[in-house]
Amino acid sequence: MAEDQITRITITPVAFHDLPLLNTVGVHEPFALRAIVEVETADGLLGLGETYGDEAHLARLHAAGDALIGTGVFDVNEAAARVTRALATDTGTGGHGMSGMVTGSSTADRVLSPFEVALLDIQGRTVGRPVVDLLGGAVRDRVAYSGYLFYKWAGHPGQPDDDWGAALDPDGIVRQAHRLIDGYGFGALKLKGGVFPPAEEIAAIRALRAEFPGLPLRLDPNAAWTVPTSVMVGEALAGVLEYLEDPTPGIDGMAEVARRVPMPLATNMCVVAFDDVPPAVRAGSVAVILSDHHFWGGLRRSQLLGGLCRTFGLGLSMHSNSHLGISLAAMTHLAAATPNLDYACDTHWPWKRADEDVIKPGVLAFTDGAVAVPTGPGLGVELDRDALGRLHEQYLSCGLRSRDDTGYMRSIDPSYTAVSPRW
Ligand SMILES: O=C([O-])[C@@H](O)[C@@H](O)[C@H](O)[C@@H](O)C(=O)[O-]
Ligand SMILES: [Mg+2]
Repeated sequence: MAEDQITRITITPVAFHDLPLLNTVGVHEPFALRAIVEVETADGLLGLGETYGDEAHLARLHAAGDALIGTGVFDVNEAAARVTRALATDTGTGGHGMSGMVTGSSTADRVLSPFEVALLDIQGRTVGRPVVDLLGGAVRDRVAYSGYLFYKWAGHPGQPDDDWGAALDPDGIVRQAHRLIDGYGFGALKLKGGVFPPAEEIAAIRALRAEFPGLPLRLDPNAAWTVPTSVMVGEALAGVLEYLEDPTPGIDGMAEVARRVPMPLATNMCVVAFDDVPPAVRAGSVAVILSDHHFWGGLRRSQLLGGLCRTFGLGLSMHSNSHLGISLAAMTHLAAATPNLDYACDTHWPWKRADEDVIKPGVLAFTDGAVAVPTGPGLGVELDRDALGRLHEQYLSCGLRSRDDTGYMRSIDPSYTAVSPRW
């Protein structure tokens, strides 16, 4: 067996504490799930990847992982072909890990992603260069992230309040923004909307504008509004938002809103796979696509998306879900190597506990809202095996096996229904 062939793949589901963050399909459960992928080679190198931890996704990761044994770590095309073959009879339903938000993404790309990241990690370790160099080199040495604001309850029902407290009105959101900016130095803010009637969310954005003049602001209701409601909100926030993200469902609905509101529309919902790009471009649905290497097939395929955005004159931003440090490292390398990344990237990072991660501390840190690109070989982060073990034990004991924001909300309010559009 050649030295750079894959000899072993280990997939470890983990759970880390999450807060009761509200969105249009419900509320985050007490734990977020992730899967940590370790790829080992014949010559003893180890590469890391991180992805969703839902049960159906885990089963697909195992099927793909079995098929990847024997692949050379520089042969990502072969790895992609094997993953596609391993999933050929998969119906693709369930297990996307985003709780009803992103359903049309490619199953093969979602499954390939953590393996591709792990292969790039090993490639970098082999040649002694950071992943950003394999992606074409750094066009920036620090990657700016935005402060991701969420309406939230004071604590999970039946548990003591958390130290963030409630954020259920404009004052609460402004308080939360201060804490995020004081702690991380973020220079842009995004509010997760679709939780309260639009007038309340307009008021929250206006309160943020009054408190932080000049700071770029975004609002993302995850397609909670009809076309007329989206147009009303767009007009009300003219000159206030940097972009409005996924106000309404679908390529056609977004196109209609885009024609009638003054600000750019962005999406991580109606363009989530390469097949979505041509119809969205033809319809003029969006001005900005939020890439996400977790469902676009890894770092190189995300760069391909960046190229398409440049070709079609679209802006490029970056989407996130609840994640740990391997993902943050991968996002940072990708963003650093993407010249036309026009906006601060999303991250859920502040919402996890500082002491819960699977990587050794010290490499990833926020200064002035940005993360310095790791300079060590590969992703530049090291697995903390004890921490991985602890978060795996937590996965085993927490009882959650799939993300279900709606189910959790219903367990608290049985009358709750997730409908899109809601207003
Ligand atoms: O974490 C959340 O509740 C978000 O709503 C997430 O699930 C979305 O995928 C995401 O952040 C978005 O921008 O749509
Ligand atoms: Mg979004």
